[in-house]
Amino acid sequence: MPANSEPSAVAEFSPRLSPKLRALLQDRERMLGMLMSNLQGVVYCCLLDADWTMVFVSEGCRALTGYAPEDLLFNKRISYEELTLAEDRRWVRQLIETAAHARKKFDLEYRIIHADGSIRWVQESGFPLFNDHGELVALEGFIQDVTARKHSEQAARDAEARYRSIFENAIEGIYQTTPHGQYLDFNPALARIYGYESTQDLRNSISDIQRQLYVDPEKRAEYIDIMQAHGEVRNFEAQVYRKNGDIIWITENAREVRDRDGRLLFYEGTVEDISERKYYEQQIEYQATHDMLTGLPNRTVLSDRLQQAINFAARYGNILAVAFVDLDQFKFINDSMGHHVGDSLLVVMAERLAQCVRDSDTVVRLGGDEFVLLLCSLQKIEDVSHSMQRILAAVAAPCTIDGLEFVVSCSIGISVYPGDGHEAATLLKHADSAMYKAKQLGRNNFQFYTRELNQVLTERMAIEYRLRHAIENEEFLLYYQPKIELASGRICGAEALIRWQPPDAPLVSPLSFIPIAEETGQIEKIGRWVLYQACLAANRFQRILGRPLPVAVNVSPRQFRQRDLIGTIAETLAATQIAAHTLELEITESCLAHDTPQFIKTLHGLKALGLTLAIDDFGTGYSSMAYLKDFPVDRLKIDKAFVGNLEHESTDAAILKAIIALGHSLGLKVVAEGVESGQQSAYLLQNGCDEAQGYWFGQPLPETEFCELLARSNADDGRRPQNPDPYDRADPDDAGNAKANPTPRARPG
Ligand SMILES: Nc1nc2c(ncn2[C@@H]2O[C@H](COP(=O)(O)O[C@H]3[C@@H](O)[C@H](n4cnc5c(=O)[nH]c(N)nc54)O[C@@H]3COP(=O)(O)O)[C@@H](O)[C@H]2O)c(=O)[nH]1
Repeated sequence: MPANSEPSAVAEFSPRLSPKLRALLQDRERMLGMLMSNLQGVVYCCLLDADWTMVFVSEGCRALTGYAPEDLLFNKRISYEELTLAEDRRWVRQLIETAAHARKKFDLEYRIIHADGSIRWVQESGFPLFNDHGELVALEGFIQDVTARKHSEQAARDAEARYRSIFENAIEGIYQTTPHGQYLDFNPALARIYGYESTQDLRNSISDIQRQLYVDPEKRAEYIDIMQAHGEVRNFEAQVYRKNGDIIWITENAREVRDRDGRLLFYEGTVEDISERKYYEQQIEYQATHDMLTGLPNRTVLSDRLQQAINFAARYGNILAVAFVDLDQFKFINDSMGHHVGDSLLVVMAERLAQCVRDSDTVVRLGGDEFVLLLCSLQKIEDVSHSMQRILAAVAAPCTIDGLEFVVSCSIGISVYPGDGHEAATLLKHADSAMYKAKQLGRNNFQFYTRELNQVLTERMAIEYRLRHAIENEEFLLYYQPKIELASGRICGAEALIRWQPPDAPLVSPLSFIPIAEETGQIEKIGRWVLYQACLAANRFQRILGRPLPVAVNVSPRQFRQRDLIGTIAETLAATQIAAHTLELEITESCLAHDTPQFIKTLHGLKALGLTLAIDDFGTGYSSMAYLKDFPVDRLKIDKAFVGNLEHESTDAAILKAIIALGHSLGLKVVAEGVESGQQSAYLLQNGCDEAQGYWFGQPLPETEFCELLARSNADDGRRPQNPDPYDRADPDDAGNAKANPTPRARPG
């Protein structure tokens, strides 16, 4: 029963009621009282006065306010006005009174102060009560505690505010779209990423993401496919247009959002601008796949591109040409003019090569002065030749660097798919072989790969491999060929000539391995060995003859460029204890043509040591007369090509005469090489040639045999033993002269 229960109406009117009805009503009254006292809230009746004076309060008051119903009845302990939170009182009153006077129900939520001091949210619904005269007399209603609901609502609002703040202030773009590509919602960051002034600007501008946003509209279809398959997209990278038309890279992470029944509502996701990362990735990728100097694709991409080209040619039945291009004499320019000139030259050549081919072709810089061209979609082999002629001409056109004009040529080797191979590595190897042949054939030309060439190169590679251990295995020998003083017929020197005796194989001529040793750099080691052995031999020759016998050693161009050449020679002379003038160095004309400051310095350094310097093979090289004047050389060795044809070619005879005269006029001794007949010998003697060398006087011999020759000649007063003359014919240059005496008896030296 309510604590404020008054005498019940049933009791009041019971005398007038039948006992049955009275009992029924009393039962109802009891039930109502029990219901009210168990209600989660307060049923009340109050006056419309300043205190909201309660005239009836149900038992629920205790739980709601912490006060007993009788505490509130007639404001005995506290009024309801006082219970109401001060901040809410005014508007609560205003709202209730307005409703009451308007004879309307009211429904409102506000706060009260619980007896324990805590603030509780209540919800009150009520209506006004009027007397028989229609005068407003009281209010009746129900008040319940909604604090928990209010708190969860507040929590939800707080959470919403927090999420909204994150949404609004996120750096990443956040969006919701329909599956058909319309925006439902998005944050300011998204507008910012896409370059719009505001979210409204973006909303007004983009109505179809697929068409207006993605650079490649297929990307949206791809996005939808992934979404449909997995319910989400992860790290989806695409290029999109910004408002101003710029293209940026974005990455998206998104998912489907469905309702409880599984119906798709929208997609929601995030967008990040990854343009900067992409830029750096592209930079790294570019650097890994391109040559930084020329901007051409580099070796890393070659095999991929070549494989693609092979696949393409195979599918369409085309010809594919792989061209290996190597600039001629680049190293010389690079070394002599400096690397900046070399670099500029490479850039120019790279541009020229790229201009000579079609867009579908590829030009790769392998490194150094080597390039590879992949010429695709060719119909016939003549097309390759035409392209190569174009390239030769383009490369050979003069180019100006730092105000200096350079003309370089190139050597090109070509292999063709499918004839020369089906695999990338084979085609490259064969093109490289062909390029090597082009170099050997005098540069500035192109050569197609052939099977025979392959054979030659296989042998070359075998030599190269075996050469590496030839010194350690003591497989080299030195032969010595006598030099004769023509006037006296005496042996006046020897030329040391290397031979290679591999185990279980015939003797190998230096012509077969010296060029390889030169190219691979092994010549430096071999050259040191020759020098040392020749000096040791010179020592032995001196002991046999009782006087020094000059020994000539060939120095190849690469050896000559060795930085420590002078030091090596000085050490060798000291170690073998021979006088410097006993050693003669034979330098080829082509070597002299490299008249760099370093080269001239080396020549003077060698001369300062006291060595004799000879120009070998004179007449076959660049034949610049300038170096004869300026370089500190002592001898000219006329190439055997001029001597061998003496009897048949009157021009050769004339050239011989001229060279002898030229050498003498410059104060040089003149030596003729390759003298094979008495006639030649006689002609040379008649024309004042100082010395001669050749089979007529003696073949190159192993050291022991040469020592025997020396011993015999010593016994024979210094003259070499006589040879029969198999070519004893008239001098072609001087028909009036009878047979020349091939071996004039000379006085001992
Ligand atoms: N860098 C080095 N080069 C060397 C060395 N040893 C030799 N060589 C060079 O190899 C080339 C071939 O030499 P080789 O087969 O020894 O031929 C020499 C003579 O045998 C040959 N010769 C001598 N007389 C005659 C002759 O009457 N007729 C004829 N047809 N050939 C003859 O000439 C070669 C000597 O030439 P050159 O050196 O120009 O005087 C050759 O280029 C050698 O230089 C080495 O140790 N290092």
